[in-house]
Amino acid sequence: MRDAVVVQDVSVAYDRNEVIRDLSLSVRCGEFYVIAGPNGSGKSTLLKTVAGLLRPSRGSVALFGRPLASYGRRRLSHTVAYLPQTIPLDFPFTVAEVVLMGRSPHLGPFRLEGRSDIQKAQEAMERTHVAHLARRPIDRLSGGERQRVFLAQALCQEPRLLLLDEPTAALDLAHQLRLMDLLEELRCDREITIVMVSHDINLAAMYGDTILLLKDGRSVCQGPPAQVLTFQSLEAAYGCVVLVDESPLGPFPRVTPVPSRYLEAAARESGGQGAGEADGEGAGQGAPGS
Ligand SMILES: Nc1ncnc2c1ncn2[C@@H]1O[C@H](COP(=O)(O)OP(=O)(O)OP(=O)(O)O)[C@@H](O)[C@H]1O
Repeated sequence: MRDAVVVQDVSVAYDRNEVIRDLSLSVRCGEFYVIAGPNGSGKSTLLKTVAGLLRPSRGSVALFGRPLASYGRRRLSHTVAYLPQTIPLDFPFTVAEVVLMGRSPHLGPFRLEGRSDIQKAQEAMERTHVAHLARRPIDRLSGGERQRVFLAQALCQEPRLLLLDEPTAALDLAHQLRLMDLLEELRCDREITIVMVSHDINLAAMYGDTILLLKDGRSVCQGPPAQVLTFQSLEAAYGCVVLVDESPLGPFPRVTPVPSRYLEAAARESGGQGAGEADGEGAGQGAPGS
C-alpha cells in the first residue's frame, strides 16, 4: 500500500525554539492515524507542518509520494483538508455558505458554484448533522455545532487526506461517536487517509490503526493501539498513573486515569508506602488497592 504521508527526520522551530525534534513517521493510504500526547508536546505543530502551514527547519515531508514543497496551493487544497483547533469567525456567513466554501478548490475561473457543488454541500451537511442549521449565521452556533459545520466544509473539499486537530473536543458523547463513525466510513468507503490529533485516548484506541505518542516534540512510541497504550508508555508521556485493561468491546486497550485519592488509599493498604512507590509497581494491571 502506498504512503499518504512520510515525515523524515523533521524538526520544527518557532523562532529558534525547536518544538518538534528529529521526528519520522509514515501514514499509509486509507489509514486512521492518531497523534496523542500532553499539552505543548507539539501535536498541532506537527499537524500544521504536514498541512504545509509550517516549514520544517530540518528534514522533509512528502504527501502521496511527492515532496510537500513541490505542491502548489491549488493542488494542495485538492489533496488536503486541514481542520484547525479553532477557526476565527471573520464574518457571520450562514452555515450553508461556510460549507460551500469547501468547494473553492474545485471551482472554475469564474468561481461560481454549480448545482453539483450545492448538492455536495448539502450531502456534507447531512452527514455531519448540521443540515437543519443551514440558514443560521455561523457565529450564532454552539461550539460543537460549529465544529461539525467546519468538518462539513472539509468533507465538501473532497480531500485525499484529512488533517483534524481535536475534532471531538467540543462534542457531546453521541456526536463524538457519530463523528468517529463518519471518519471511519470515509476511510473505508472513499479511502480517505485520516490524521487526527486527539486527547481522547479511548477514542484513539477504538478507532485508530496507529497511534503516535509525542512528548516534548519527540516520539515516545508509535504503533497499533495495543502496543502504544501501555501504562508504562502513558506514564512516560503524561507523568500520571493510569490503568490499562482490555476493552469489553474488543481486543483493544481501555485506559482509566487514576485519581490521587485511589493511589493514597492503595498506599495506605499496602502498609504505608508512598503513593509513588505503590503506583510504580502494579497500577497498570489491576485496580489500586485490589
Ligand atoms: N506560534 C507560536 N509561537 C511560538 N511558540 C509556539 C507557537 N505555537 C505553539 N508554540 C509552542 O510550541 C509548543 C508546541 O505547541 P503545540 O500547539 O504544537 O502543542 P500541542 O501538543 O498541540 O498542545 P495542546 O495539547 O495544548 O493543544 C508549545 O510549547 C507552544 O507553547
